[in-house]
Amino acid sequence: MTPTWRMLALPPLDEGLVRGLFEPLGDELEVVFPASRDRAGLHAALADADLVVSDFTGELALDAAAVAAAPRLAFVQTPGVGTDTVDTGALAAAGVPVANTAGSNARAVAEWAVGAAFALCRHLAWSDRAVRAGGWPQLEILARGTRELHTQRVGIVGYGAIGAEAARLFTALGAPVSYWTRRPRPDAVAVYRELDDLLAGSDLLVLALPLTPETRGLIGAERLALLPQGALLVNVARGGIAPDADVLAALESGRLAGAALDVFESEPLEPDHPLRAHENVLLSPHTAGGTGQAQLNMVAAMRDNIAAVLAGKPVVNVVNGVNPLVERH
Ligand SMILES: NC(=O)C1=CN([C@@H]2O[C@H](COP(=O)(O)OP(=O)(O)OC[C@H]3O[C@@H](n4cnc5c(N)ncnc54)[C@H](OP(=O)(O)O)[C@@H]3O)[C@@H](O)[C@H]2O)C=CC1
Ligand SMILES: O=C(O)C(=O)CO
Repeated sequence: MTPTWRMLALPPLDEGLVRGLFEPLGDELEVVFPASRDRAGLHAALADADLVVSDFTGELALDAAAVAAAPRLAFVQTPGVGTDTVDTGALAAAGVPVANTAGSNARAVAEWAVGAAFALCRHLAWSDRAVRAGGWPQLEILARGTRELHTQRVGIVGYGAIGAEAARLFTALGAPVSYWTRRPRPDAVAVYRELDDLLAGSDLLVLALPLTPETRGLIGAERLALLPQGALLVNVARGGIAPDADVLAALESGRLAGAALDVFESEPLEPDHPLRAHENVLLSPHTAGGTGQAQLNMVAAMRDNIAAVLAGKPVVNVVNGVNPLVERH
């Protein structure tokens, strides 16, 4: 009899859709879902799961306790690039490879960053709100200071798939672009600078890093204070890298003239969160990577990896250093 791989799907998506994506991969794949979206439901579902597609929301995060509750777990596939809702270290210790969908949404996120930068330069979100409210603030917009994007010194923090794509787009628009990342790239289209130096010379700062213990709070109050007065911030990475309270304080002090935020320390953003009320902020609900094309790329990457498991072939894009040939536990 063909052995069955039980694949636990944790994203809060329509079950019919998820079955339709994965079940055609083979009769030996059984797609299952947690009975309830809480820790008890997660642990119960993990007891006999061989494969997991993790949750992008963090609601059913695979923390160390969840990993301990999963004795058969052999492979974790994330439905995106960030792996911050998965304890990759605990999974590595348990010999479980974790793969992401590297690069699947880089173009989508980079385009969002450029669009948000244009919007900040011209106060588009503020002006839309003002006109809808019955105003006609022609002169006020000019008084607030408008900018052409090519005049802005762009600094990109993190030069992976998103950072590199954003650098190419900003460069094509004529903006001078610099970047910082742990290992400078010989093929970069932008100029490498040390982090504090980059901040001091950036009119428009774009965050494109993963959230890890080292990057949590990396762009906090002290580093935001290095930016030129009236700088702009675009965060498409993760909220914890630039803590919400520090971003708010920098907006209040005028160090930041505006911020475009797709990600927050806690998601969904609380209904009464002060960021929602700040007039110089452009907000979106963690959808920078959410284009149809990016979703197609992501689904293809996930399906290819699950198909590889079924075929006894190595998976790709393993992020935690474990052997990519998935073995039954
Ligand atoms: N808002 C959204 O919808 C989306 C957000 N994201 C977020 O953006 C992040 C980046 O995505 P992507 O560019 O595709 O990822 P990549 O893995 O391609 O790039 C990550 C970059 O961050 C750098 N980096 C990694 N760890 C550290 C560290 N500890 N300190 C400094 N630099 C570090 C890497 O540099 P080096 O190689 O030098 O270490 C690399 O340049 C994701 O992890 C995710 O959190 C991603 C997709 C969609
Ligand atoms: O791919 C990611 O990490 C995302 O944040 C997309 O939701």
